[in-house]
Amino acid sequence: MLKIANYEFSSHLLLGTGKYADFHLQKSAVEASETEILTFAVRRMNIFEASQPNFLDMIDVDKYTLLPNTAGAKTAEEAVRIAKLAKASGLCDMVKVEIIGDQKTLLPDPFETLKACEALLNEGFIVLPYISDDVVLAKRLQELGVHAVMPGASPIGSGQGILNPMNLAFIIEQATVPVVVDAGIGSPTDATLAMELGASGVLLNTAVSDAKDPVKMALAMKLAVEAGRHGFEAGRIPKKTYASASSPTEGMSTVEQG
Ligand SMILES: CC(=O)[C@@H](O)[C@H](O)COP(=O)(O)O
Repeated sequence: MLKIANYEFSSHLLLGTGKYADFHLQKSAVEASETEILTFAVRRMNIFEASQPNFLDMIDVDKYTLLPNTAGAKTAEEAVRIAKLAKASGLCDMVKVEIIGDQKTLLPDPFETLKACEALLNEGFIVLPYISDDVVLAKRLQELGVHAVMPGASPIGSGQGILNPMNLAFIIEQATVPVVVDAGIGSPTDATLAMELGASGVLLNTAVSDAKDPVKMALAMKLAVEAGRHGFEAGRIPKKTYASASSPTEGMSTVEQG
């Protein structure tokens, strides 16, 4: 169970809604993933343009929690404005704060993110900030009262997977709110590793939307996230330097030769 503020989800996989070749393919991929949370860029979706094509028209929106994100914002002020717009349209009181600080790497701006989170919390939003894998920032945001933290595995759309598992492990270790690994996931292995590290969820987009077969990849990601979660809950064995036999020979009778 993934619990964020007063929301509860059976699936630990969150999907982005950008970059799909067409809406029909996207619908099938979303269904195969069995996700319950879809995030979308308020500025990129035509939610306020009834005449424009909109993916949300294709799906049964009641089956999903729609998580607006502030992609496109470069300042706290812009992010707050976008979040308020989304809330006013009656979509969701939860918001993924995404404020990009560098256009080449698409890495988030920690200062503007902190500022926006403070303002949005004061406005009563459920706040999920997208951040770099920065342990101290994750702590500061937690202290501020955010409802989840979303550290990146690697730059958005890079598919490089988890570049610094140690930082993610540190964030998870000291977390008092859910940690959702967001961005840079390239393969099911990456998603499994994030969950095995103890993440509460994984958010991804490109790995599915740009896969050769997005529907099959969506299914693979669902299974990968589930496998990682089970592995985490089961508790992996510690790594040892030396071998220890899987079939101990102690007490075994020896078979004489000849
Ligand atoms: C859709 C969304 O919110 C993205 O900003 C997110 O970070 C996904 O990143 P990937 O495309 O690398 O999975």
